[in-house]
Amino acid sequence: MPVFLDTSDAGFEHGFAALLSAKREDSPDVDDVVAGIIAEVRARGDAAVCDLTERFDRLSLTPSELRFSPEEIAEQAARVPDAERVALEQAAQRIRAYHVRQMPEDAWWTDPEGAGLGWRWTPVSAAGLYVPGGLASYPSSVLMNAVPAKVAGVERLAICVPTPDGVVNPAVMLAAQIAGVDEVYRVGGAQAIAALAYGTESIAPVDKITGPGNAFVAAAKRRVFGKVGIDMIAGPSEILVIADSENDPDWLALDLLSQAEHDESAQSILICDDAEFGRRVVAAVEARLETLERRAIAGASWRDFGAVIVARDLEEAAALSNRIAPEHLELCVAEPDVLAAQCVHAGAIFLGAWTPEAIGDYVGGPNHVLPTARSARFSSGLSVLDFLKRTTLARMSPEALGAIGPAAEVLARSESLEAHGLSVTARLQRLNCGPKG
Ligand SMILES: NC(=O)c1ccc[n+]([C@@H]2O[C@H](COP(=O)([O-])OP(=O)(O)OC[C@H]3O[C@@H](n4cnc5c(N)ncnc54)[C@H](O)[C@@H]3O)[C@@H](O)[C@H]2O)c1
Ligand SMILES: N[C@H](CO)Cc1c[nH]c[nH+]1
Ligand SMILES: [Zn+2]
Repeated sequence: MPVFLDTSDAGFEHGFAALLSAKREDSPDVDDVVAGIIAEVRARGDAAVCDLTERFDRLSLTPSELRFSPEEIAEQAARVPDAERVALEQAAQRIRAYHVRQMPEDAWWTDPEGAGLGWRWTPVSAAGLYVPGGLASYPSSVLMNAVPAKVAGVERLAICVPTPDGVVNPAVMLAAQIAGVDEVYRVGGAQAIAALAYGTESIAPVDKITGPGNAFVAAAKRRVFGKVGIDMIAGPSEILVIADSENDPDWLALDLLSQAEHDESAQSILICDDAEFGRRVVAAVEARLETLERRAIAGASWRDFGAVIVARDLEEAAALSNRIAPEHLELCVAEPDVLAAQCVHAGAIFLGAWTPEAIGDYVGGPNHVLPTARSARFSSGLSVLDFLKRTTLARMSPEALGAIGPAAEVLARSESLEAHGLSVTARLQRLNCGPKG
């Protein structure tokens, strides 16, 4: 049974604090294992990647087999049934149309002192895109990673995707083809992240690693940050549904289970304003769990991390949601826009009972790679910006240097950085002595 909390109970704060601090990932055990894996890959390159793939994915490979050949990709992609191909193309088109709008503008202006100032956006040269493949397979995550990278103009896109027991999902290959990915490696987990960050004999290093994954992938991304850029921590999935009692409990049960079925470490929470309605949703979840194909995973997630919270009203529900900072927030209420304005810490918001979160996972347009484990307090879902860097630009005319240089000289002196000041002084002296250089 999930925890059932009521904000009017005396022990509520205690129970809510326990819910917020429940350890779903990031355990010292996982981090120790990941540190060892990264060290092995750094020391032994391809040989370590092959050994680890055999150990964790039960797949024996030689270094030359790590990368899918173009022929294998084409052969796999050709197996995808038409309906799936059409759906993937529609998804890609909608994701592209959404992300094109995120492309930021360069800027350039001349200020009153005559200084030319601005900035320019340029893409990273190579991106490593992690596509999970342990408990489920994610063609949709290929599109969510690769389409924004392409829109940003990244030159080289390399995917790492585990293929446990050597089983390949043809739709993953088709999605890679549709998105224009350059390289696909059958490597997963922390070893994939280490290979992308540090490089091996067969996997060239990248500049930025993006994409979701389980606790091992998330821990590895944390550890390689600095050597490469990362997007965020996108770990086990989460959903928070705020619902009034006008909803169909079965719809909400399915929405909660849609994220619980990703992983035993996933988390699904309902906040409602009526205890009796909350109990009806719990009953609906139990009924659906009996027939769901992935009931073992979804049931464990619901039992260990699921929660129902009864709030006094929707305003209180929004305040609790802000403290949770969920990856996905569904607002199944009469006026979702009004409530959304109060919900300021969430990766993605789904407005109204007709917007199941699953639409966002596949075809809505916004990205489904989103911050988890309360990191929506300070980070955002994957976007075109994750694949871009901003370089600032400045150009002084002699007049502009004359106007602002003296202040730089003063500040350099106050920091005792003599050469800094002299680099300005030398130019100002030339300026004061006649012909400009
Ligand atoms: N937040 C998001 O945006 C988002 C999007 C999609 C999926 N997800 C989440 O991504 C996760 C995908 O997880 P998954 O397991 O299906 O695939 P995965 O590819 O992330 O993990 C599989 C890999 O984990 C490694 N691994 C497994 N057990 C290990 C162990 N004991 N020691 C060392 N390494 C081990 C293996 O190398 C394996 O290849 C789920 O939690 C899902 O909820 C999140
Ligand atoms: N809900 C996941 C993000 O947490 C994304 C996904 C892909 N496929 C299905 N769901
Ligand atoms: Zn999902």
